[in-house]
Amino acid sequence: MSVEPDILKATYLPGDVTEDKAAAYFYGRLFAAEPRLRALFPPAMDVSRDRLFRTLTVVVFRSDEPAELAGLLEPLGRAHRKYGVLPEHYPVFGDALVATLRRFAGAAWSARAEAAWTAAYDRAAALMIAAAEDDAAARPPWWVAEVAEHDRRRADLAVLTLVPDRPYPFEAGQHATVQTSRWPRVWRPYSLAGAPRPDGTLRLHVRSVPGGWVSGALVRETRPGDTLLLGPPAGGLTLDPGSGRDLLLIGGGTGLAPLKALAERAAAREPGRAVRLFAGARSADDLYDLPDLRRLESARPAVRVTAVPQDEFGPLPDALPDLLDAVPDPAGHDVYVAGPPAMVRAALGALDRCGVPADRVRHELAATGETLLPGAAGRPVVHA
Ligand SMILES: NC(=O)C1=CN([C@@H]2O[C@H](COP(=O)(O)OP(=O)(O)OC[C@H]3O[C@@H](n4cnc5c(N)ncnc54)[C@H](O)[C@@H]3O)[C@@H](O)[C@H]2O)C=CC1
Repeated sequence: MSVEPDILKATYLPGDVTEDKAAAYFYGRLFAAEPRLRALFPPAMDVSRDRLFRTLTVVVFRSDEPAELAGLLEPLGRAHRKYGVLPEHYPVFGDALVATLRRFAGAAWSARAEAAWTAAYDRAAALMIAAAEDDAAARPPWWVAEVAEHDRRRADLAVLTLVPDRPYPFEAGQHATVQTSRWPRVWRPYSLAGAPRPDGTLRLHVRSVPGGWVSGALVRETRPGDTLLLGPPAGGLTLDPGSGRDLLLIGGGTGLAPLKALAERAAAREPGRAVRLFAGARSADDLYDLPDLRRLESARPAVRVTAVPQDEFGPLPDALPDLLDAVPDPAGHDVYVAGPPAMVRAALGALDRCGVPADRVRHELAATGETLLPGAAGRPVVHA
């Protein structure tokens, strides 16, 4: 049986069935069929439940675009390695998934629908398994990293310096998923703050968010000598290798982390490329990394940093039109935006109004390919 996109769409969850309801049924089936799979998931299932069917929706509605589907599922397969997911687990997931769809489709279900879903799932699983196997030949599922320094810069914010147990190759602008021993099997993505260093150390900027498990543990309960687990580097907030355009970097709060990496990388590798960094914060006192940014600025003449505290300039997106007035040809730059989702959305609107074409702007509002994973929170609901 081939994959039949129309049948998949027609028999996907009906409008009155929430993703959460379907997910609750799915996990009930899954753990009843194979109780040992529960050990792959974190103690609280909220995030996984929330994400599973949202990602599946994308898979269904992209089922007639194989290249796009592979682009989504291959990273997902690679990322599953750190959860301990093995090829033999896939059929059990598939059975529970098809049973869930059958349960909610009601009269719309048929033998043909069953066959179409089975074919679609098998194709997706094959892509994920093959990607995971290729990845296993190249790198470990996770790295162990020792906390060398824990710099509590504000009551709710720390900069951690990590020493991984083996080389951790990454590109400036990427992020790593992080697990602390305090919350087994809960992974959260954090940007690698700063370009790769010759000594191999890594830095994370972490703000503890209210009720955030991992961020709270990283800020308040982590000490030098502790170890963390790091998943492989991921994410595409990286420099475009073919572009020599100047850079405009717009960061709010700890969204500075990936932008600092890009600024350092461009300044070191392409000193002719001008870098303009706008660093937004709630207040002047909250500009937790300003001394370091000033050091970078004085060492690298192409880099200019503008601090944009909200108590002086208002919210960063509101200040952007005036800030851009002082930038020659903003539309001719490669633009990167990172920060709280509301800030990023508002900044994208402001950039558009200032005539910066959308295809010149990169940001990480779209979820990464991690959203099907047990315990993973896809961006932007991250760092919690
Ligand atoms: N820690 C990391 O490695 C990374 C974090 N992020 C994201 O960056 C965010 C940073 O959070 P915080 O440091 O707590 O930032 P924050 O709450 O301190 O906000 C900093 C800036 O965002 C602006 N802002 C805040 N809320 C806004 C709104 N509703 N509308 C318009 N502008 C707004 C402020 O004017 C300020 O300039 C988090 O959402 C995190 O997920 C993104 C990439 C990497």
